[in-house]
Amino acid sequence: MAKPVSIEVWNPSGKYRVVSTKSMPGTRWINLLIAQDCRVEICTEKKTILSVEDIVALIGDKCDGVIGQLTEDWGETLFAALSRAGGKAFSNMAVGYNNVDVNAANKYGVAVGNTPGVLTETTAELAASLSLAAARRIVEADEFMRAGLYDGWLPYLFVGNLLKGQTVGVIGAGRIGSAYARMMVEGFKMNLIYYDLYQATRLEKFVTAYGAFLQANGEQPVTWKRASSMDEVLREADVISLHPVLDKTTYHLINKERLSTMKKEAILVNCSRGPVVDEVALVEHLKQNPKFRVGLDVFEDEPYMKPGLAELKNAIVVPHIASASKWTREGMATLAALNVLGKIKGYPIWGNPNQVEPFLNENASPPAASPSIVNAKALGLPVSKL
Ligand SMILES: NC(=O)C1=CN([C@@H]2O[C@H](COP(=O)(O)OP(=O)(O)OC[C@H]3O[C@@H](n4cnc5c(N)ncnc54)[C@H](O)[C@@H]3O)[C@@H](O)[C@H]2O)C=CC1
Ligand SMILES: O=C(O)C(=O)CO
Repeated sequence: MAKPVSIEVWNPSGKYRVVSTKSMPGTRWINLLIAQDCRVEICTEKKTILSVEDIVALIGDKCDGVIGQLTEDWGETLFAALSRAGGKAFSNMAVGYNNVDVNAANKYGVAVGNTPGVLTETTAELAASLSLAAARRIVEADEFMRAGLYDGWLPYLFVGNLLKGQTVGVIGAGRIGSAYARMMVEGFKMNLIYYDLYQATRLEKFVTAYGAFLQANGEQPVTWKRASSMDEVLREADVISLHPVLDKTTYHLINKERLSTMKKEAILVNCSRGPVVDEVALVEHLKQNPKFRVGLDVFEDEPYMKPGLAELKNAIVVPHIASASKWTREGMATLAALNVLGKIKGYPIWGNPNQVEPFLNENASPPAASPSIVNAKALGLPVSKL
């Protein structure tokens, strides 16, 4: 028998029981659920990552839907427990759902939601911040200053890389990868090389138009290239940012061999998922190549770092905060709640998960739809015509 898990309850008399495994930013998501007759139970346990047993206890005997987190292991055990409790809806409060076994959800007929779009620019901004911080050695310089080591301007003090005119490489030019590419091209006049399974047509058009604008103003135009292999990006780019989904095709995409093909002074940024990079190989590469720099938001064994990484001056490490802006986190909570609510109410699925703005407008009721259900097709769920 699992020990009881502490909870906070909103609208105790609500007809539908919706559980959130964590407290989430904002109150709109709670109000939207209450307005549709939900009893909302929020787990208030102090520990950061809930175990499968904790979540089974939270689900209990009757549960209509759960909002969960990317740190949780949503597999056979949890979907079976949710199904036994009468639940048909789960949403990650995240766009990435590599922590969810979608086949297991399909087996139990549970809809799986995610939260695309609302974190695109926020995550791209953090990737751009890490790129700049690495290029200009901002963290090292900050530590130097605080240690009282600064005794006057010097020609060689913290010399880094100028981004203008260099090449930015993007691996995975989806929503976030494309937004990051635009920031680096437009903001710093970098040339673009990208690799994705699909052509990023809008991104290509943007860089072409911006290049023409620069040329018309007497400046060096920026250029773009769609690489035919990932290795081409690794060989040619000066700054490389990783933005693919994590699946078996992207696990350890960056390994010892590929690191060795990159420029000795390249910058590698990872705001996707930790296991996209072989972190042990990366630590070794950073040790051997002190001018190679990385900016990491995600780690292979979160919350841990591989031995040696924390001691390296050529690594900037932050704790998975790429989506951490207030607007984004409140939006993620809203989308996750509406995914669950939509399934409970029998609403159709929103037609375009890349355009979720109507769900985020605080001054209007959200559309009667689930914003993004990743297994809608597998479950044969109807799509909204709105
Ligand atoms: N660090 C953080 O806080 C955050 C991390 N993420 C991660 O970023 C990922 C991407 O998010 P979005 O851009 O919204 O998703 P998206 O689905 O729009 O983009 C992913 C892109 O990766 C490409 N891709 C898939 N397999 C590939 C492969 N083998 N090689 C090259 N490209 C491949 C896809 O074609 C797609 O264009 C999420 O799945 C999540 O894991 C997302 C938000 C915040
Ligand atoms: O949405 C995601 O995938 C995240 O990593 C949240 O930061």
